[in-house]
Amino acid sequence: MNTATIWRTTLAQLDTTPIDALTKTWLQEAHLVELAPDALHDLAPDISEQGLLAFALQVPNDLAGDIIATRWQQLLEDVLKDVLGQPVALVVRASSHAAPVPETLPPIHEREREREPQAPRPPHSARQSHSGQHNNNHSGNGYYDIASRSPTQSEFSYASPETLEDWENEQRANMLAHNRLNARYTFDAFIVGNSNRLAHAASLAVAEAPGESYNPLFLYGGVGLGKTHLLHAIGHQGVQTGLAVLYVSSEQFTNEIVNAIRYRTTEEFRAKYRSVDILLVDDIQFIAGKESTEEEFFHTFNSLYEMSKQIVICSDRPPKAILSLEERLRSRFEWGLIADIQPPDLETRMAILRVKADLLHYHVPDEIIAYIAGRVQTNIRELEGCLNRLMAYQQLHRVELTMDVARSAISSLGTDTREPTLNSRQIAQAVADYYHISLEAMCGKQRDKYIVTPRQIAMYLIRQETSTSLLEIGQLFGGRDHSTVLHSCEKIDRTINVNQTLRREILAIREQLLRE
Ligand SMILES: Nc1ncnc2c1ncn2[C@@H]1O[C@H](COP(=O)(O)OP(=O)(O)OP(=O)(O)O)[C@@H](O)[C@H]1O
Repeated sequence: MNTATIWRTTLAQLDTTPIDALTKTWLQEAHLVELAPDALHDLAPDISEQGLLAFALQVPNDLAGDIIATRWQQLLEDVLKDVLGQPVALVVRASSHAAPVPETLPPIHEREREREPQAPRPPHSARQSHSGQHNNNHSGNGYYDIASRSPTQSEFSYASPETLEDWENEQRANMLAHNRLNARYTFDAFIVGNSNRLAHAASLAVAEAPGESYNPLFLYGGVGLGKTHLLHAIGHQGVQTGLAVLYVSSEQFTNEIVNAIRYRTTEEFRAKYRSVDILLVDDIQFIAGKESTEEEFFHTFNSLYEMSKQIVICSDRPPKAILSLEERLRSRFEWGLIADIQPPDLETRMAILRVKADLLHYHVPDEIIAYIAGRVQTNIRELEGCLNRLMAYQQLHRVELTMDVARSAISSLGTDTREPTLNSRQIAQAVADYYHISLEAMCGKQRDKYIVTPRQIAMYLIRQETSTSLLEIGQLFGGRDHSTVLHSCEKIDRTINVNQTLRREILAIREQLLRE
């Protein structure tokens, strides 16, 4: 292995360790150079070189040198030791202090044989072509550059901070810049419907007053329903107001803590997570049962909470249903607000498709939008996928976008969407079953409240989930006229915004229908 490969492997290992972004940039720009044993002694007389492979790490500037040497040297030596399988001594040097270096030496394992009291000399021409003046590979400081030439200070293109304070400011700026937020997931691009109204309103409230309204905010819902989208939207708003925002999946959090424990960098890990203003954690259900991760998350949570920093958590299920989660975490997740996201109704699905098509500058007729929305009922990611496939199909076949084209595009591309299975009668039956009344009574003339409310709910759901006309719905329910049906639908629509029990009952019926 040559030093460039060693360093690349080391960087890959460091990928999930909690090193601040600026230091990572410095490390990416750094060059690893192998040292002759006597050179190590000259540079670091206090290091005993016996049995150690010695390296110098050339970093871009003095500040990088100071910070890497004081905070990360041990970690780098540990990782290098893992990579090479033997102990390593490392000297960190600013490249401005490093003498120019020769160009190639055989890889380490081959060189073990060759290593004589004097280090091997690179070809004369190579030495000259590099510096034009240094013709001795064993330069004053004893550096060998095995794989690549060393960059000069002027080749580092970014502006380096000059003081520790600058560095800290840059760290914060970098956290803002590297917070892993997807630019597309904003509040503006989020379509609100009954299924996600509460989650959206809570997210907006949190984004407007982080740490003040609901802390933590816990969002849960099925696959592809917009949890991550809302998390990022909160993050974007935080960034716009100059807050330090960090988005992390629980998998990344777990990897980071595992590495922090392994490389003894838990202090840095904690410092990173405890310096944010808004922490956004996706898919928290995956930390359940992972003891050290739960432990560390518990402490992170407590310290952010005590400092009134905002925590937003997403999961595919409510805290109570995350079975192996520690009780103390579960109870903390329940301190703030828990908001669910349900599968969107037909109207919301159509609105989402319309917005996505407009964003793509893709003109799709309403009937095709309705067709796709009728086929994909539970997952917005799939809904978007269908639109993309339709566009690709149409462009590939160079045909006009008609209903027939849409049908063949969606079926020929083998989507896992299903035929629209929900029909009015099925929905009416599901509502009657839920309220334990007979379908005949619900569709008849009876005016008792325990029949009237389910009847109105059934009308509302049929209107939401199918394209049945008001007239047809009226006929199904004992020949009522279209204004009665419209009035019933509007009444339910208004009530679910203020009556959580009714809202949950309707969501439960929808869920049941979509499962069938
Ligand atoms: N209400 C909405 N308006 C517009 N786009 C939406 C909405 N809900 C979801 N989406 C889009 O659907 C896709 C999937 O959403 P997202 O990744 O947020 O889902 P999720 O609930 O986090 O899913 P998972 O559980 O798989 O992580 C994204 O492209 C997102 O922009």
